[in-house]
Amino acid sequence: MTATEPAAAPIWPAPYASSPVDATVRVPGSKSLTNRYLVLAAIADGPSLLRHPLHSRDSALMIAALEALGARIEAVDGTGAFGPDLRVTPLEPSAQAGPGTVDIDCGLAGTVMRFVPPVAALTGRPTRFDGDPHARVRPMDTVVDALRQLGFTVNDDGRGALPFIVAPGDAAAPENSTAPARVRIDASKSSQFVSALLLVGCRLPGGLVLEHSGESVPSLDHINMTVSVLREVGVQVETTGPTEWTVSPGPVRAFDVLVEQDLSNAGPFLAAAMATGGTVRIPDWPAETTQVGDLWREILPRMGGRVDLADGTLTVTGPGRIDGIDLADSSELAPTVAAICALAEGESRLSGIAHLRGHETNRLEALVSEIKRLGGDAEETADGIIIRPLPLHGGVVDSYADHRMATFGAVLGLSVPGVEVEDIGTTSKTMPEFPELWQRMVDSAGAPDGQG
Ligand SMILES: O=C(O)C1=C[C@@H](OP(=O)(O)O)[C@@H](O)[C@H](O)C1
Ligand SMILES: C=C(OP(=O)(O)O)C(=O)O
Repeated sequence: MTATEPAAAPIWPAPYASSPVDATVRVPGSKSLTNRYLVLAAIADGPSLLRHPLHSRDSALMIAALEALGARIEAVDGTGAFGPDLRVTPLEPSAQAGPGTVDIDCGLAGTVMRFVPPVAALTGRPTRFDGDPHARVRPMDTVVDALRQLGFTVNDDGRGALPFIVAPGDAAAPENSTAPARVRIDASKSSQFVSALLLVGCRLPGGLVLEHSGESVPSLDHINMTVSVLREVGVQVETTGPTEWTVSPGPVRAFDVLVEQDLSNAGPFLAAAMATGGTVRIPDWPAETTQVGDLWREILPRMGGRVDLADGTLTVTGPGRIDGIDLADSSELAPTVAAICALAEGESRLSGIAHLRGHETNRLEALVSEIKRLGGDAEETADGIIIRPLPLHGGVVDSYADHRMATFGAVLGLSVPGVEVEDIGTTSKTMPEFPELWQRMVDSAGAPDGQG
């Protein structure tokens, strides 16, 4: 399989909902779970199977990267609605790795650019990493620093950013060492720095003690997801301090797993219920999950929505009038929350998300600009944004190559006539089916069975 470039898309007229939406929507598999399972399968002790994985640009880039390092990943028939299952044969140990430098395209995928360099380091083959223009400005210095602390060589241009080459170093493989490697990092710009090292920790000869020092780590839910997934595949990992994790050396057990749907990507559809005063049902909502998107069940009632989880289906019904919210650390949900806030009748404050400046784009700046472009009132703060009520009008929302800015525009377009989105194709990063699913949801308003 090869990673695909996102298709250039013309300006997309966001569908306007002339009546409240009433739809049942299923969304594709979780990006965060799919790409963690792919990495772990690639370093496991035998072939693994991912059922209902995500098929999108980010997962295609992850597959291509792991294949370049020697894993074999095949599509096999499955029962998922969004593409085949994946069988992963792990990559070869370093002794059998081929010659030459491996080239890896990270696209704009944080999980690829942060999770794969430590895997490449383990293979012992020089590996060159690069990505999209927007990827070259995303924070990577902590990955570079950590690999150097582990004794690997990283050749970069001194900015601690893409592009760079990871290569074996003098002290890279103390084969007989039983002491854990100790690494101290500053993960205040992304939780992915922590996850990246925890994912490979058990394959280091003596395991790993990882300590974060610096301001608080963002997106803690994603670190908890990493810990939970590691335990699922037999890796012993403990939280040994407020910001310290210890991973014992040992194998990653080959596994067979059903990937949950992406609850963050369910967000724009739930937001559609809020924006139109309609109803959206998401079947197969997990009873227990480590996905941050489960927070929709807390966030939406605080904004006036009615949320009900019964028989595995999450149902959200929007209010006539949306309340503003004061919300700390909404992580990757923030752009969708911001869209709902821009339609609210009260002021909202989103805080604890300074690190969104290093996401696919500077999301704080982008959200403020795009809300203002549509006539709204928003202001950037040191660690978030304030959004004040003001009627919106139509206009072209810039997506900044950011899938969540594109879906932000789509949510506003449901209740604001004349909204268009530049490059809706950027949603292929995590949900290539977005435009089709969205149109179907809007068209199903008033349909007898509400099947979006
Ligand atoms: O590990 C992961 O799968 C992710 C971690 C988070 O990154 P940050 O900690 O950089 O926010 C999140 O925003 C991103 O979408 C996915
Ligand atoms: C921040 C995000 O992605 P990435 O995995 O590229 O960091 C996101 O999907 O909101």
